[in-house]
Amino acid sequence: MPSSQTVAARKPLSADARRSLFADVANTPGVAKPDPTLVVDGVSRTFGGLKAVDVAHLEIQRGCITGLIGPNGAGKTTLFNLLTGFDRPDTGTWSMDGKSLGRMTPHQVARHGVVRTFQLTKALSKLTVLDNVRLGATGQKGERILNTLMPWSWKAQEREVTERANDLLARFKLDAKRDDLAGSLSGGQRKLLEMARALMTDPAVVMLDEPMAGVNPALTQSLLGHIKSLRDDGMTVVFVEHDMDVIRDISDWVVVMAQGSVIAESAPENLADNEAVVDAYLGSHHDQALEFDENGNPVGATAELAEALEQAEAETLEAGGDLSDAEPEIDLDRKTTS
Ligand SMILES: Nc1ncnc2c1ncn2[C@@H]1O[C@H](COP(=O)(O)OP(=O)(O)OP(=O)(O)O)[C@@H](O)[C@H]1O
Repeated sequence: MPSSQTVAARKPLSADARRSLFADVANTPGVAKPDPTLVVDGVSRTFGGLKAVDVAHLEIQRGCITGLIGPNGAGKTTLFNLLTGFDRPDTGTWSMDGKSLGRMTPHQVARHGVVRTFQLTKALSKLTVLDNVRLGATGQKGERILNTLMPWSWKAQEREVTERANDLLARFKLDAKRDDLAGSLSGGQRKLLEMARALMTDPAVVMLDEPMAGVNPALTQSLLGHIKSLRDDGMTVVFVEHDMDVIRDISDWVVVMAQGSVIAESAPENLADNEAVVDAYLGSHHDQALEFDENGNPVGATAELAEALEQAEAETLEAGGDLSDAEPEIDLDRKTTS
């Protein structure tokens, strides 16, 4: 069940310790970290003619929250799929604490301590909430033929799995719903359910793909608290998120992807100063200096540009278009597509 990395073996880092870890890390794509747990080298994945992922080198710092951002189609989900065994790369290697994870199934990757959640939650709606969480346990003895000959061992394992699932449901405040069908949960509760299921293997690294998407604002703060609590337990968290306020609130370090590659890395408070990041988000639609306030939010003409881009993208999507095709045409005066 639990991976080889147990909770006891993990050492939570204080906010000061995390800050000082990154104090001397340069804002360079692929930069080395003081104590990396995941290390990615030369990982690429092509769909047809499109290079969805092309990551030369990436290190993820242990015990910290790394935010992974980038425009739609940047390759974030594909990278998650590759690193967790849900997809196979064309090239590349990656490892956790020196142990190669390439060519492993998702189940094997989870046993080595790396789990992920999905952008669209994968709850099985016709199973109870408790059973959905129980399904997160890997390598149950009951799965093995030999153990059908030793039902006592299997039953003890069953009890252990149920106990852990109940503990996790309590942690995520879903215990009152344990016997309800997962299909009856709200979007936000399903996200919590997925996190609970992912934690069944007691992972060292948790990769969350847009954990806030589709979550109502009332649950957002509690979800953020839960993600921070993973770090407080000494886990390493990598999460994809589009909301910059969320990124700034909880990330210790931010990795920016565009067109499959890592184009920038930085502490969250320095993101707005990074030209590569601004370019990736606003494309070539700026012929004036971009302006941001002290919190990194766009102001004045820059805010209008960002709003116009968002609107143009929404219209492209509404019309059935693909945002990876081309940059939308923006008429800044009308703030709409032309
Ligand atoms: N199975 C697939 N077949 C073909 N193309 C794919 C497939 N999966 C992803 N792609 C393409 O690869 C590129 C990267 O997609 P990916 O979903 O990884 O981006 P993303 O950064 O996660 O985007 P988003 O923020 O919109 O979720 C996109 O152009 C996408 O259309």
